[in-house]
Amino acid sequence: MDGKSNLPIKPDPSSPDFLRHVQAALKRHRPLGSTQSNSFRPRRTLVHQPHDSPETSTVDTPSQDPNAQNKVQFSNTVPQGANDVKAIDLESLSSHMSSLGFTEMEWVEGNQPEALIGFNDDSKQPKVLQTEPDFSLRSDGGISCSMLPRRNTVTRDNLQQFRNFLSQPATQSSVVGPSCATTTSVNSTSAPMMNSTTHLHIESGTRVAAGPFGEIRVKPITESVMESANIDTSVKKGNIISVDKDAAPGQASDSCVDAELAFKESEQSKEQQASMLKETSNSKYVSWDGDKLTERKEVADVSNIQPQASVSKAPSVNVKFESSNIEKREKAVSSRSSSVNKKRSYDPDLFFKVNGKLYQRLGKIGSGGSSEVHKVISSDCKIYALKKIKLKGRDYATAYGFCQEIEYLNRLKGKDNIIQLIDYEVTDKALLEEVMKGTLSIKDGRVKDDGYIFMVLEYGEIDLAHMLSQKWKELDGPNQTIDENWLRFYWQQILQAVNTIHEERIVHSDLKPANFLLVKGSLKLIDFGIAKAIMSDTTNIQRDSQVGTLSYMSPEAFMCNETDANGNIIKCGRPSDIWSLGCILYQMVYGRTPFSEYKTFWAKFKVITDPSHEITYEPLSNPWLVDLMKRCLAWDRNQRWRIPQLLQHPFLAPHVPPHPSLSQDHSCKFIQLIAETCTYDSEASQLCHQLQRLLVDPLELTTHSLNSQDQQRSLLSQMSELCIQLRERLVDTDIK
Ligand SMILES: Nc1ncnc2c1ncn2[C@@H]1O[C@H](COP(=O)(O)OP(=O)(O)OP(=O)(O)O)[C@@H](O)[C@H]1O
Repeated sequence: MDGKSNLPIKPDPSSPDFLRHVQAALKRHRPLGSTQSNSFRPRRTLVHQPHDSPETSTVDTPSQDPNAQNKVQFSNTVPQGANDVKAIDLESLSSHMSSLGFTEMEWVEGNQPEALIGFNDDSKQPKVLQTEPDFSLRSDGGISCSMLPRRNTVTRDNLQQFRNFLSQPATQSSVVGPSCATTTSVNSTSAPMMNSTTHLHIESGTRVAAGPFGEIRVKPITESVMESANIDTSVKKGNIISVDKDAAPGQASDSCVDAELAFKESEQSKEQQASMLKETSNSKYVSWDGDKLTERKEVADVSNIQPQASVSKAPSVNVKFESSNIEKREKAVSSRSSSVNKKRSYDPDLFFKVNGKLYQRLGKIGSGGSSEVHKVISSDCKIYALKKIKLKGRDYATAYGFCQEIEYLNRLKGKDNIIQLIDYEVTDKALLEEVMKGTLSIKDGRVKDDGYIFMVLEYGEIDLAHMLSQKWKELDGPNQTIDENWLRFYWQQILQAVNTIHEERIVHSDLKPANFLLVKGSLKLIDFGIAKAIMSDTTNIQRDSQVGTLSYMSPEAFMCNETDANGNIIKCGRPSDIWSLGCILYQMVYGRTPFSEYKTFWAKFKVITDPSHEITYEPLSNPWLVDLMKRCLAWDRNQRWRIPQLLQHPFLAPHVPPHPSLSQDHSCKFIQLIAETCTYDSEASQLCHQLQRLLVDPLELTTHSLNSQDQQRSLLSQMSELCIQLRERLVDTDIK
């Protein structure tokens, strides 16, 4: 079958290069191995199910994956011809995507944000961070949106939303306006026997992608083109869409998992857990979700406690569902969606609204302990990450803490190595006001209303944790280590990012590889959710609550606010971040964190807080690397190096020996000693250097002899001036 004939309506017939662009784009974006096949293999293994759950989601499609039972899969069997259609997609799309910020790194999303299976750094236990299928931005095919005007069952509301969103008039060939890749979540309820005249029901939950040329593509229901295809895309109870396998030859069949619904269901179950926890936990408690330690005074942070719930609660799916269930589901979905739409001018399942601006959802990137993060596109076709933090039910102190992230990100605006905050909205205005004023008067009670924080952030392509695991996968043997230049390059960027916040007197407190994101080739720091500002009268901070990620937590972070042997309160300041950096470097070098062999919370706690415990460092070809790790991982926080020192460490900055004529002179030994201890401080080094020169060869600096007392006095005062400056400089750097 001629693939071109499968095209329903060419989105832009006026473009002569259109098909060529499309084909080239698909070649580029097509997954390896699928190029020669008419059968789309399962491209994405979404969710690892650690144990058989009655609610495991599977799609009963002709999968060729032997592990099919365990995974949510997208298997698209496309009959002959559909592959040709697949080749329709757009090269312009590719270049257009680049202009939207989609780079080759987008492919990484297959393992990262879209179906993010995180691994605890130590245990390598799969930790599913999110389950929402998405990212139609990979152009494997799609439905031309030009079909939409003819599909009179597309709801007017949705079309209107697209129009409003993109502020473009809809035309026969382009109902969504300008050429920008967008994806919309909608529920395809029943679209039996889809063909070129098929009516496509679009409601909340299904994905429709408005492609670069104005066409709408349904994703991931149809990763192949559904033109001329009979496809039974029915939403099943428990989030599945079935495939009409009986489709006539030459008709494409397809499948979809609506994991978003699964997520919502699991969210409900999380909320149930939360209410149970609220009843039982009115006092301070510590929770640990494998690697994340959270201490909260009052309300349990449910998402920290059961971060994997969303997956294990995903309902089991049998593709052959009873039609009554389907109908019930459809009714429920459509009535909910229409009632929501009545209240708002936009569908909250499809869009986020932040300060009056709509952002269309492209899919969930991940969820952290306290938030969920979505990939979104703005009406001017820019891609962002949108972080949504639910405040409802939290105590005010916790909500205040979350809100502070905005304050820090505002302070860090314009700093290259910090993720940039584009816009934000806190629905609880009183809370935001408190944060901005730096007061916390609403101390009691919990945030009652539907309180949310929305943050629109610069979008990061991949985090360091995933970069590292990829890097380790690339290595051949077990004894290989990551290339030193790679280490140097990223270690320096990590240091510079943390230096930026330390200079702003902010302690991050949750430094870990997952909190460094790669944006256009540079690492940027994210997640200031638990960061704390250092008060002006102290170099350290006291915490109301300890939160951190166990494998990277410093000894003092475990004991924050406790008193030490001398009765002093233990505080967490910048050295605590340095410890975390040491753990990150250790992981970059050895592929595991320093305490990875201690599996349980208590074993880790015991060993990290034990001052006599010695961390093991396997010998390395570059001994400076071991030295560097030791400088960060000194148990005594006062012994740990600060970032300016670390930036000058010989691993990054090879040592330049002092001038021989200076170092050999014994009269300079004292100054030499000082100089050696402050190589990190260029100003102090400069002063030492001048003093040494004066001592070694005073005449070098004067054209006169030193016979007159005046000249001697002048030289002495020059020396004492330098000594005073050096002394002050050393006091300053000591305070920092
Ligand atoms: N700007 C961004 N661009 C791309 N992905 C992001 C961005 N911000 C966050 N993410 C992704 O979302 C995940 C959760 O975000 P974040 O760490 O900010 O939330 P959190 O609730 O504070 O999580 P945690 O406390 O568990 O680290 C991150 O691990 C990251 O993968």
